[in-house]
This record gives sequence, structure tokens and C-alpha cells, in this order.
Amino acid sequence: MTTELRVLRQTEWDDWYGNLLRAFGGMEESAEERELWKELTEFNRSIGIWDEGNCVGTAGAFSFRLTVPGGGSVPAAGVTMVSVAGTHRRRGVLTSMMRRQLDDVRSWGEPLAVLTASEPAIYSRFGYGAATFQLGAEIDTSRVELAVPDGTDDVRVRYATPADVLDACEAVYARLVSGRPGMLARRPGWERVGLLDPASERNGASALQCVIAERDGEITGYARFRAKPGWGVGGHDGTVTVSALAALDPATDAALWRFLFGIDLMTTLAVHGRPVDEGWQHLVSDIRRCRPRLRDALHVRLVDAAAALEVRTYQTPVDVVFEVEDSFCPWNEGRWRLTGDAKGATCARTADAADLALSVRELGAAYLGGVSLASLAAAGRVRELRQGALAEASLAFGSAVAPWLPHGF
Ligand SMILES: CC(=O)SCCNC(=O)CCNC(=O)[C@H](O)C(C)(C)COP(=O)(O)OP(=O)(O)OC[C@H]1O[C@@H](n2cnc3c(N)ncnc32)[C@H](O)[C@@H]1OP(=O)(O)O
Repeated sequence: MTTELRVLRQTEWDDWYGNLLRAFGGMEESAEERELWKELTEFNRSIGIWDEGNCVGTAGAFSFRLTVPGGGSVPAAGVTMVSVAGTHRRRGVLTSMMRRQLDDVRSWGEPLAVLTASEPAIYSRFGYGAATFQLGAEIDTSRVELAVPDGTDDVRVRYATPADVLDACEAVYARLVSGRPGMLARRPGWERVGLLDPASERNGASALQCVIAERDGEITGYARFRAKPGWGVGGHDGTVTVSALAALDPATDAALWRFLFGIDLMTTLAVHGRPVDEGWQHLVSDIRRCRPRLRDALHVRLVDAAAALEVRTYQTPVDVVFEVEDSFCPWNEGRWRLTGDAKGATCARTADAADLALSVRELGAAYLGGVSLASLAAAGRVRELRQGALAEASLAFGSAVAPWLPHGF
């Protein structure tokens, strides 16, 4: 096979994107969705593999800024649109693209690469660790009650056309980004992804609906959802599925959840992709009947481990030497001393004895504070070489607010 691995050209997008769609089953997308993804494709950061002129591999990298513990943000390559043609699988095509891409990300000076995986088993071999998890639930709203906090009645919830209030919703989102590790600041255009509403994907549910929450004339939150009516032998059993919800304060949050719990003729409220520590779990009368479940979300790869460890802060003082294994990006290998606290951190090479031994995957998993080094050690994936170092580092890496990826990409 004569293959060529290189940057995507503007004229090649249809062929390139066609390879991606086919690798995901070959379903057609609406013209609106296709156009939006084309607009969001960053051509100079997208690569492909061509065999005799036909595209057989694709990989892109969005330009994001990722919120890290402490509230700062760091440039992160949002790895996306990865595919290999069925005719070319398991011959190292993905491996060659990951090699090129991580070298590129390093040359762009971005300390992190992040992704959501179609299958979690694919990316750990390239140094990615699952760093955020997301909460899903199917809430039996005919049985589960919600107790709302004081101030909820001061919030007014009203219907709006999703596109009409898009800017206001985006302004709410933007105010939330620095408050939670894992949230993404992204380029203009991304807000429209939340409005994509192809009829083919509604599965019998309504078009996207939207409510906004207001207090004293200020928009303080919003929710987008679809409703799917249902009628069983016992009467109505419709489902409301939430696709987005954002609130600037607890009363707004409760007002939006109360609205969603109370929609007439609906008995199930389905949510997915929510923060694992989201407040509604403490307002419900019966968490068991909410059927909560967890799933991996953002996988993090420290491309420049020292730079990445320096841009976040640490909730308690930490001074540890890591022995890092990273066969795919060997520039990260070796011993690094991390010294930091809630104000800042430094990370530099050292010849001192190591306190903790781990691979770059564990550093990626623990990076946003959602997976503890102690739990990784309990699984045998982090080794403590100096007594006390594990507890010190594990506590320091933690985050008061669980990291969360607000949307897929
Ligand atoms: C961020 C995103 O975009 S996620 C989307 C990923 N894309 C998809 O899921 C679309 C459908 N799948 C595909 O296109 C391909 O099967 C890919 C991209 C997952 C893999 O591409 P390939 O070129 O076959 O991978 P490659 O040959 O480089 O495999 C490298 C290693 O990963 C392993 N591997 C590849 N795919 C998988 C998988 N789905 N599950 C587990 N292991 C896998 C291979 O066995 C190989 O292991 P080895 O090094 O021990 O031999």
C-alpha cells in the first residue's frame, strides 16, 4: 500500500469526512449538521491518510481552552473525528496518526490533548487516561419528589425558541466555564452545536424545546430538552430527555429541575452527561428510583507533562518526585519534582529519589482532580516509594468541584 499521511486540504473535506461517517456506520447527516462540522473543522490541525488518493484515515484537533483545578485554563487539543477505513484496520494506521498528532500538539505548545473515546479501550496505549466521568439517570418522576431550596420561587421559568435565546444561553455558559475543571472555552460557532436538532435523531420525540430562567429580569439559566409522549395501559408514560442545563446559582438550578420534573403527562426524566456531583441528587426524595449510572467522559493526555502540571494549582501543599513512564512520548519520561499549593506550582527534572512511580496515563487520569491517585494506587497503577507521598499527592491533586466535560466533540 502506498500511503501518504499529511494535513487535510480544503478541497478534500468531503472525502475525509466521508471516511469518518462510514467508519461510524455510514449514516447520513443533515445538511445543517454537516455544514456546521465543516465550519468547525480546523484544517491546519486536521490530518488524514490517503492510499492511492483515497482517504483511509482521519484525525482532527479542535482548539480548546480547558479549565484546570484552581480556575485557570490551558490550551488543549480536542482530538476528534478519528477514523480508519474498514479496509485498512489493524495495520497501524491509527497509531501512525496518533504519533503525528501528538508530535504536532507538542510543536504547537499545547500541554494537553483531550478526547472522548468511541470505545474506552482504544486510547490508553497512546497515554490517555479517563479523567472525568459523567452522570446519567432515568428518574421516575411519578414517584420521586424534589425538595427545592429557599429562593426557588423567585426564579421565573419561561419557554423560549432555542435560537432566539442562544446568545443569552452562551453568556450563562461562559460564566460557568472557569468554575469547574474540565469545562471548555471554545471558538465562536460551537454554541450552535447545542441547537442541532435533526428530525432523524429525535426517535419519536419532539423538536428541541428550551426554557430560560430569569430573576429580576436577568437570565440566570436555561435548559434544553425533548419530550416524547407515551401511552401505556396505565395511562400516560412520556419521557423528557434533557440535552443541556446550566444555572448560575442553586435556586435557578432547582427551578429548572422542578420545571423538568413537573411537565404534565411525562413520567420519566432522562438525563445523561451531567456532572457527577450535580446538586439535584441531594434534592430528590428517592435517589434509587433515579437509577443513576456513571460513564467515562474526557480522556486526558499530558503532552508536555511538566508544563501541564505547572498550570494547575493544588488544593493542599505538595512536594513530590514522580518517576514517569511514557513510552509513546519519551520526552516526558524520567523523574520530575512537583512543588505546589493553591497559589501555583513548579515542575522540573530532578535526580532526587522518586516518591511515586506511575505512567503518564495515571497522571492524565488524576490531572483534573476527578480520579484520585490513591484509588489508582489501590489498583496497583501508582506505586508509593516514600511513605506518606501518596496521601500528600492524592489530597493535593483533588478538586472541591468534580471535573466535568460539558459536551461532546
Ligand atoms: C476521539 C475519537 O474520534 S474516538 C473515534 C474512534 N473511531 C472509531 O471508533 C471509528 C471506528 N473504528 C475505527 O475507525 C478504527 O477501528 C480505530 C480508529 C478505532 C482503530 O484504527 P486502526 O488503524 O485499526 O488501529 P491500529 O491498527 O493503529 O491499532 C493500534 C492498536 O490498538 C488496538 N485497537 C485498535 N482499535 C481498537 C479497539 N476498537 N478496541 C481495542 N483495541 C483497539 C489494536 O489492536 C492495536 O493493538 P496492538 O498495538 O496491541 O497491536
